[in-house]
Amino acid sequence: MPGDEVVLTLEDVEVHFENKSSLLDFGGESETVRAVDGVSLDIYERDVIALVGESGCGKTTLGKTSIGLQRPTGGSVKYRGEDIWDIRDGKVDTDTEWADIRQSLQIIHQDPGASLNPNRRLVSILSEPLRQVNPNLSKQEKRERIYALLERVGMTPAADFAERYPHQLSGGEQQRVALCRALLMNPDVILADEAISALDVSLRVEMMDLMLDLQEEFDTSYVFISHDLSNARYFTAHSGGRIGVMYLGQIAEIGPAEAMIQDPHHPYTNVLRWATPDLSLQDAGEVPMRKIDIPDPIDPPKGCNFQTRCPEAREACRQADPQTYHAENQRVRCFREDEDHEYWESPELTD
Ligand SMILES: Nc1ncnc2c1ncn2[C@@H]1O[C@H](COP(=O)(O)OP(=O)(O)OP(=O)(O)O)[C@@H](O)[C@H]1O
Repeated sequence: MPGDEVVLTLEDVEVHFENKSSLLDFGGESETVRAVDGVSLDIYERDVIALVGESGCGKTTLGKTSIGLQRPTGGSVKYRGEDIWDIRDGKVDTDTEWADIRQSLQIIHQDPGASLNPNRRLVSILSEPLRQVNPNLSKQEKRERIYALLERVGMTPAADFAERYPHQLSGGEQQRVALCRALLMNPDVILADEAISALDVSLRVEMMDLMLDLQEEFDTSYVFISHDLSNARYFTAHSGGRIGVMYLGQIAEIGPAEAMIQDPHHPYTNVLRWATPDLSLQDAGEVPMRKIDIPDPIDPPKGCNFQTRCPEAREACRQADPQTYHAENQRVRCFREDEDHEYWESPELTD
């Protein structure tokens, strides 16, 4: 269960990428990709946030921005109340060092093979974080801790695994090593970016269970990125976490797993639910959207960014961007949460 202390505070975060147009474009104008577009979010100690949404909706960019790997072009990201980028840029007088924040905010990727040094044995790969966090540990103490952790994640006999190179491991074992390496940093938050997507389906639940078991021992939070709502549901339901549904750079709806699955408020959450057969929830029928094509993040729709596809859209949705409303369990970016809104009097969009 999440604690009371907020570790990361995102306030109205924007990440807009300027892409230079091609050389053939003599105007030389640049295009702005609105990868993240006004996200506010608190991440608590021992929290779990699963970010879900279609490819390109901004999950990875938001995740990386949360842990200080991507500079926001607007808004702020704070670590325990202090602006990460002010500290990185040396703009503030504080005892908090960027190196310490960096250590507290870790990442594991979809492809652990690519992030583990192929020329080093596991004992050497895992000694590195220990050396950084506890420089006074003897070689023997480091080895003992590494063996204990390898055993803890089911890689036994640990003494044997410790001497292997990454290519001598299966994908699941590599991902467990990547998790161990992140945990040995004693992180406050681990960004797991599609960290289970490349594993066999049969190993995904095992890996999620392991991550959650170790969460308690290591007192860490997870930002878990997945394109699969049923994995996001499993991971958050077992940890008291929240699912955040992203659409074109914004969080359309966020809330506890079961509320999001059983009682989605945002029409786009309903679309994701419909598109996830594993939930065994969808009524047979048409996709609950007016159009299938995703708008271009270079030129997102005016007003609510989902209005071009939303089955509930009305004229009012073209006129203004909805604020985030507090529903009973969720936070929802949709006018339909406000029973007095002019939305209810405005004509339906049918095109
Ligand atoms: N460095 C970059 N420069 C320019 N555009 C970028 C950059 N990184 C991401 N984008 C664009 O920003 C948008 C969001 O990308 P992002 O990778 O965050 O989405 P995602 O939801 O994680 O997608 P996927 O599930 O495919 O990984 C996309 O349109 C992407 O093309």
